[in-house]
Amino acid sequence: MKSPEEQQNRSGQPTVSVRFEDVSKRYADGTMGADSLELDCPAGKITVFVGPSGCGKTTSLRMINRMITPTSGRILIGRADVSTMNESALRREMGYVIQNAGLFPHRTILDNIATVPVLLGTSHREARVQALGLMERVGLDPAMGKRYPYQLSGGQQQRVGVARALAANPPVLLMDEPFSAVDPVVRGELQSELLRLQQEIGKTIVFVTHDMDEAVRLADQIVVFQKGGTIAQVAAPEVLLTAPASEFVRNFTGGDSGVKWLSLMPSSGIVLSLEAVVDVSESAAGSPSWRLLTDSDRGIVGWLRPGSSPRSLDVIPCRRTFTFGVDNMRAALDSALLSPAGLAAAVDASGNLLGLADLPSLEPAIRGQRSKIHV
Ligand SMILES: Nc1ncnc2c1ncn2[C@@H]1O[C@H](COP(=O)(O)OP(=O)(O)OP(=O)(O)O)[C@@H](O)[C@H]1O
Repeated sequence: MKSPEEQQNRSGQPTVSVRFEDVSKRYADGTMGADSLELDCPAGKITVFVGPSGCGKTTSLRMINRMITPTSGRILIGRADVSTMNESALRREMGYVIQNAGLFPHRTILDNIATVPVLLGTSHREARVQALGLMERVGLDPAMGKRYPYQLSGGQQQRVGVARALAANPPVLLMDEPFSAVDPVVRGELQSELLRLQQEIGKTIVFVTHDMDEAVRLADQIVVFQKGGTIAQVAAPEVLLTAPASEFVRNFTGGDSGVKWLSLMPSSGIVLSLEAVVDVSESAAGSPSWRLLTDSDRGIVGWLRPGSSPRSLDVIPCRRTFTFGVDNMRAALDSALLSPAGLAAAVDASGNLLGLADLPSLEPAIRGQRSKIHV
């Protein structure tokens, strides 16, 4: 039997926990970046660090991959003490994603993704083949592999950043505000994509953000930091919102905001309909209302304008979908509000359409969950 520090994810790969044992970091000027941290980031789960600026989130994250050396205490990856690992073991164990992706500007996308495997001894050819597969996995067209970073949008660059961090198939993924530099719509898409990907890869993810909504949406466990590099509370999102350990946590997490609760409600209770869906191969005439046009595999083409026939391909892009049962009610509501039809588009893990839901039909699903909140 495996110890709690070393488990297997759904793909049968080993996953490891990240443990802080009485870890402190005192900078040269005496500032405490982290103070006596005791923390367990469970294997195969997403742990999100939140807290006001300067409270030690980045310091704590960077001590995991030794970009910052603790003054005292130790950090364990599974059973291995990080301070004793050599360079290649660190690279193999941990992927790192940062804001603005931090890609090498003079390398193609494929070579950016292939960087770590090549450093670890994989041939260029083999690493590029793997990189193509990873591009697909993070939702990028492999044809972009020959481009350079400046030829990609901010959101696409972030996806490359994630692919690069996953390239050596590390059990641990460290993400420091990875989605902060993109607009809110793209940010929502990247969050959905990460949740979808995590269902497949089941990595141990440690994620830093300033955004409480992002934390609630992504986290299995949230760590709230406070001034001086100490931890105010560690809890699952719903516990944090229902039972904040202090006034500071209540104010910081916004547990008294009704809208936040939407992020805790699963989307699986929504009743879907295919009524306003039309296939490109249909020779139907125009309809007075918006419809969602799909290809024959239920891939989304876009919102078909009222009055246009399916074959005209007179569409505007479907800006936001939600992954049914994976994304929360807030993502479903976003999807409906951002659609010209006022309809939320539910997709499966492959991004194919499952069905649509209008705003009134979201309400019963929200009502059904409301009673669970008032514990
Ligand atoms: N090299 C350094 N020398 C001295 N103090 C530092 C150094 N790096 C960080 N600090 C201080 O340590 C504290 C924690 O910084 P850290 O960057 O970890 O906070 P953070 O929570 O990630 O902040 P933000 O949300 O603004 O990114 C801050 O007071 C910061 O000013």
